[in-house]
Amino acid sequence: MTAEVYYDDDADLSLVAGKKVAVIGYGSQGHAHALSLRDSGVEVRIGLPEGSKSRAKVQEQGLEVGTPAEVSAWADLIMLLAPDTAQRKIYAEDIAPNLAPGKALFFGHGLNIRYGLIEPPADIDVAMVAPKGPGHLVRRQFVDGKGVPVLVAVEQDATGQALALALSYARGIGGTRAGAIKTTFTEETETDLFGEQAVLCGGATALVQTGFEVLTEAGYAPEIAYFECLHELKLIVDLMYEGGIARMRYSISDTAEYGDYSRGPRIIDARVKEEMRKILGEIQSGEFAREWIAEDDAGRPNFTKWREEAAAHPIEETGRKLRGMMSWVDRPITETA
Ligand SMILES: NC(=O)C1=CN([C@@H]2O[C@H](COP(=O)(O)OP(=O)(O)OC[C@H]3O[C@@H](n4cnc5c(N)ncnc54)[C@H](OP(=O)(O)O)[C@@H]3O)[C@@H](O)[C@H]2O)C=CC1
Ligand SMILES: CC[C@](O)(C(C)=O)C(=O)O
Ligand SMILES: [Mg+2]
Ligand SMILES: [Mg+2]
Repeated sequence: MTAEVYYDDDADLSLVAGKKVAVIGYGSQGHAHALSLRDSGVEVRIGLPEGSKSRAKVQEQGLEVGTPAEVSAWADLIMLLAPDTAQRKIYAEDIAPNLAPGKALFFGHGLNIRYGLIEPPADIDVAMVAPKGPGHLVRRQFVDGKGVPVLVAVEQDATGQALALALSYARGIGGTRAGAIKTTFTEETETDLFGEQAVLCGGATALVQTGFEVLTEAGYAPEIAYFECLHELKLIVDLMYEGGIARMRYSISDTAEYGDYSRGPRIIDARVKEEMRKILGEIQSGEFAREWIAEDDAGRPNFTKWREEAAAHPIEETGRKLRGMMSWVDRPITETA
């Protein structure tokens, strides 16, 4: 089924411009939403704990900051852009006591609503505006007069205006310039988790590291293995990004294309597909969310161990050395905030 897509002409900016908007969090997404909404004529305040390292930046950029509870009490629309694992506590302690009928609670990702970690009262609007790109790109595109596509979803429509308000907010951050795709909290959450686990983050890093290990364990130089298994991945993904898999295959040699067709399916085979289905099942049943929340509640022992182990993988040391030879590669993340 094709999704409904909305553009600037479908979105009335005056709806969000008529609201007081609190953005909780000033990280990747928070800074982009807040600055672009302000530039679109919306009254915005940022919610951050007293000790937050981002408070000074917010003030430098001319925005008002308060505690999450203070700005939630002030606002008509609260956009929760703190880390997903922190949202339950912020909601319970700072937002819930400051809700009133007709207010709106917005999210940039559906995890806490999809898995019932946050259960808002029925008399408020609950919606999502989730850019399909990192916050720094969202802001840069807005400043350039363009936009990053967004997903919009409505979980509760207490006022009858929830979708119109979500589209208005999406317009305020440039999303409807590119297109706002209508979805549900369930579809966004489940596909986002599946994509990052099976393909984009989990799948891709395991593929890269395993390829590097096979080559180096067979005696090939780590520098050569790094180029073949990690560095050149960007060239291939850029081609797919620009013109799909067919464009990538058009640009590579026939030798590579033949190896792609004849060997690729031996790597990503029926067993891998079955495992992907299992991973999707764990997401759909809530098993993954329960596991992740329990891990976070326990102080993240596995997460910390895996992060340390991954940082010590030989591919990282090889990469540091090689990126030092390529001045254009090791750039800091573009700061637009
Ligand atoms: N990153 C991305 O590209 C995307 C993210 N999203 C979603 O957007 C949301 C925000 O993610 P992201 O922008 O990556 O988050 P970041 O980790 O970049 O930023 C989180 C912000 O929240 C602040 N924060 C931490 N704890 C609290 C608290 N208790 N109360 C208030 N603020 C707090 C942090 O403060 P401090 O500055 O002091 O650290 C920081 O400013 C998530 O729901 C995520 O899933 C959706 C699409 C893409
Ligand atoms: C791919 C990772 C992501 O889902 C994203 C940037 O969209 C995330 O949660 O960070
Ligand atoms: Mg994502
Ligand atoms: Mg995600």
